[in-house]
Amino acid sequence: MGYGQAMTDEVLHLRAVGVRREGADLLRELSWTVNEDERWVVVGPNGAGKTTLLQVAAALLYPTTGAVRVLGEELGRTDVFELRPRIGIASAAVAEKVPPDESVIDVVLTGSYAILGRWREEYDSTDVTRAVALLEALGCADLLRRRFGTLSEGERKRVQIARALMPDPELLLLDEPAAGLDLGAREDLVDRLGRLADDPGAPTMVLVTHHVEEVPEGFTHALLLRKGEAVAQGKVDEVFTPEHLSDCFGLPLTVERRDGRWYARTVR
Ligand SMILES: Nc1ncnc2c1ncn2[C@@H]1O[C@H](COP(=O)(O)OP(=O)(O)OP(=O)(O)O)[C@@H](O)[C@H]1O
Repeated sequence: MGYGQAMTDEVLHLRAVGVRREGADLLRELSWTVNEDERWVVVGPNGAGKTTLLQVAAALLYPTTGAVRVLGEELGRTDVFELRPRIGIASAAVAEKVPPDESVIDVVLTGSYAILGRWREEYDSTDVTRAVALLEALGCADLLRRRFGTLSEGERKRVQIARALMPDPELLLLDEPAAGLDLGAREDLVDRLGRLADDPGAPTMVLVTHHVEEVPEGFTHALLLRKGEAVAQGKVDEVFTPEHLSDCFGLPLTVERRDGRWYARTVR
C-alpha cells in the first residue's frame, strides 16, 4: 500500500520522522503507526523526545524530515486549524497557559474550541451539561466553580483531562498525566485512565510517561524512546521486557507484571 492511501482505522502514522533543533536531533528516523482501537504508552528517560513526539502527533509541530499523517490528514498539506479540534491534548505546556483566574468550568468549556481563556464565546446548555458530566467522570464535579489557579496538582491534572475530552476528540494525547501526584492521587488517576482505556467509545489514546508503574491497565501498546529513536514498539507485554527497558533507560532493570500493572527496578 502506498503512503497516500490511509488504512481506514489508522489514526496516526509517522514515516521516518526527524525533528532537528539547533543542531540536535530531538527525533530521528522514527516510524510509528497507531490504529483506532489501540491505547499506546510512550516511555523513555528525560530528554528522550517524548514531548516532541506528542507535539508532532498533536499537529503543533512539523517534522524537519519524514512524513506525518494524523487522522487521515498529512501535515503540511492540511489546514491544522481544522485538524487540531479533533485532537485532545493534556500537557504541562497547555496547563501553563490557562489564566489562573479562569473558573474550572470555563477551562473545560473552552476545550471545545481548542482555545484558552474564555472570551465572549457562546456555549449552549448541551456544552455545559457535557463539561459537568466530564468533570463528574473524573471525580471533580465539586470543583467547577473554583479558579484553576487555586487547584492542587492532582486536581489540575484531572481538569485538564476533562478539558481535552470536551471536543469529543478522535485522538487523546496525555503528556505525563501522573507527574507530580502523590500516591493516592496517582492511583486514582491511573485507575480512571484504565477505565477510559477499556471504554470502546473512548478516543484512541497515547500517554507519555517516565514510569511503567503509571501505565494503566487496558493500555495495549508501547513505544520505548531513547535519544529520539525507537528502542522497541508493539504490544505492551512484548515491549516491556527487561532487555528493552534496560536498553531504553541505560541501566540493568528487572520488570514484572502484577494484577495488570507493571513494576520495574534496578538489578542488584
Ligand atoms: N529548541 C530546542 N533546541 C535544542 N534542543 C532542544 C530544543 N527543544 C528541546 N530540546 C531537547 O530535545 C530533547 C528532547 O526533549 P523532549 O522534551 O521531547 O524530551 P522528553 O522525553 O519529553 O523529556 P522529559 O521526560 O524530560 O520531559 C531534550 O534533550 C531537550 O533538551
